[in-house]
Amino acid sequence: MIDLPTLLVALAATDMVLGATLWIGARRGVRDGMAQWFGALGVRIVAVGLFAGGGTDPATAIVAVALLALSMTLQAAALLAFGARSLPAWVHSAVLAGIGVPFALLAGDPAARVLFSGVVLGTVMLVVAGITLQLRAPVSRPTRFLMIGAFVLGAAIFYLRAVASALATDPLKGFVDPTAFQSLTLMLAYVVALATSCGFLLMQKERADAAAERLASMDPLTGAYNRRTFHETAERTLALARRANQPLSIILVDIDHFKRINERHGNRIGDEVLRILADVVRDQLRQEDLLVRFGADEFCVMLPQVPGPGAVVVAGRIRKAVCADPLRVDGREIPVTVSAGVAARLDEGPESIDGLLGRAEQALELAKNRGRNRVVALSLGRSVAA
Ligand SMILES: Nc1nc2c(ncn2[C@@H]2O[C@H](COP(=O)(O)OP(=O)(O)OP(=O)(O)O)[C@@H](O)[C@H]2O)c(=O)[nH]1
Repeated sequence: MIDLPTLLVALAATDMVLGATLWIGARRGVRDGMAQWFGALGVRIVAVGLFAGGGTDPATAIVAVALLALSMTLQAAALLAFGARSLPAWVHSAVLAGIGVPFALLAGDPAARVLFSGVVLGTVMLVVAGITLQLRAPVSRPTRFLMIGAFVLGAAIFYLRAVASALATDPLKGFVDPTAFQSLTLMLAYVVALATSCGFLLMQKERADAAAERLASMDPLTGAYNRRTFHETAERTLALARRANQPLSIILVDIDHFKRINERHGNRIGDEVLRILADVVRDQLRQEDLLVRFGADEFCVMLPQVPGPGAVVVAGRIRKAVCADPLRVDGREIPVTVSAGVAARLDEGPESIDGLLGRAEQALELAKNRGRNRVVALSLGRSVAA
């Protein structure tokens, strides 16, 4: 049989390892609830140490149970912080007082004490499970289920142990001389502690992976997708359009005389012009359209299910939105115009994305040669909806 003190020591050691892992993993800064989870592990190590060292002494047990409750509210705060929300500080004090005071009043009645603390700690765990369920943050389903499952199991263990201890003739005997049931629930409690912390680490890893993926697929200056992402998705989108006999268009948008803007105002202002321009273009697009920074001052817009004439209308809207007012950067007014080249998928024969792009580039070149600040469309083909 595994006795409580042995398991508590193992739990404290595991929490220390998990805390160290979290600390090492947070090299780029303690954020997204890491500090609160770290605090929860620290508080639980103290609580567990008190339980293991203090045995069944009521005064030690009061402090240990209160700290255990605090570690759970800190876990709740960590999960909320991960979802960019916060737990009011008074909740920690309220839970501490709500468990500590009645527990002290029941000091002389071990059975009532064990029953009370088990029910309260189990309920706090259920609330933490509810918070995990409601978490408004991108967490994969397996990770979310791992966390919720672990918290619910933890709550069930507290309830079961509370009832079993209350029904036992000597509720504190299990501390040193556990039955098979008690050993099993203790082992499961250990698994719960491990699973919740591993789940939290997984949540952090998933968020870091998503950020890395975003960085690899986007242009950091404008937030538009980069060329790599375009090539990854464009062939697939074109193939889908071909198979479904759907239109697909491309617009290349290039700032006119951007070099002069850089020369006159400096590269920092030039960067800001690029950033604002990307926003102006984005405002003219639908959710399903893809905005890509193609080169220095060149953007590519891919419009699925939009025929050539529709793309010409969108390009015209972009051109007018850009030149409608000068861009305001650092108190300066910078007049900006763009030229655009439009090409649409041809209905007849297979065409690669490079072919489509080539025609958009020719159209853009024509727009530049004809005096800039204009839209040119080349061989829009027999578009389905045109
Ligand atoms: N500020 C800034 N400038 C950049 C960046 N990348 C490239 N450039 C500059 O952007 C300018 C692009 O100019 P060009 O492509 O030669 O053409 P243009 O001056 O816009 O002239 P037209 O396209 O013919 O109207 C070059 O001077 C590049 O050095 C960037 O990230 N930020």
